[in-house]
Amino acid sequence: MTIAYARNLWKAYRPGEWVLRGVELKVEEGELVVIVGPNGSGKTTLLRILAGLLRPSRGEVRVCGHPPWSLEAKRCRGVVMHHSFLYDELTVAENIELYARLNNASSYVSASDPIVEKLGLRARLSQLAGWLSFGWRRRGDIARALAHKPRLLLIDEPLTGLDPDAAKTLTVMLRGLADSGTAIIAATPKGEPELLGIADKVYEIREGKLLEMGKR
Ligand SMILES: Nc1ncnc2c1ncn2[C@@H]1O[C@H](COP(=O)(O)OP(=O)(O)OP(=O)(O)O)[C@@H](O)[C@H]1O
Repeated sequence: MTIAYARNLWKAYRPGEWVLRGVELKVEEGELVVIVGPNGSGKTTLLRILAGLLRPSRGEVRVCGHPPWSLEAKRCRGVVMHHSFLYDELTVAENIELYARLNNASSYVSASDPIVEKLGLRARLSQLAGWLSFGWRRRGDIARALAHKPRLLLIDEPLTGLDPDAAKTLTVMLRGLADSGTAIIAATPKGEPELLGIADKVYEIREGKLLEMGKR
């Protein structure tokens, strides 16, 4: 089943200055897609459109069959961007629960959930988010994005700021999530081999278009 698609998607922030020029993308359930491109190539712009944070200039885009800015799409997707969405004054566990409730999830990621275990977060659940180091905050953000068990995870630069062990743990976890049915779109400027190694499909973003580089 198709979880996310974009058809002939165009985006300019200023008239005539096109960042995306006819992007075509289709992501199926359980598919892990990595988008590689240099700084400023439009990766975050594309993720922000799929995340419902930005409207496209032209073209068609759907998340779980709905426009990305709709409530249905919001509940269907988890988002991890450059900046953290955690509330500093809440603990990691409270942040997770809050986001799950905001998304009206009937069940959410609890302390005993394998996701918490896999992210190594169990010992940090009662810590205030504002006290976390960058790498731990990043893991907290990932747990928060997965709190309502979304069908689509959008993640910008997943490995940035993580130490090698945490990067390895995260790639294994992302592959496991995809294998259990979650569609994942990850963007990276670096094309880290460990991330490319777990991808079902790799795209390069070049001159505002997605070019398929390889399939598993
Ligand atoms: N809010 C904005 N207003 C105007 N221009 C913007 C805005 N956001 C991004 N841009 C421009 O759009 C282009 C693509 O930016 P984007 O952040 O999508 O690239 P990126 O591939 O994610 O880069 P990075 O790897 O540095 O995060 C850049 O030229 C950038 O300057």
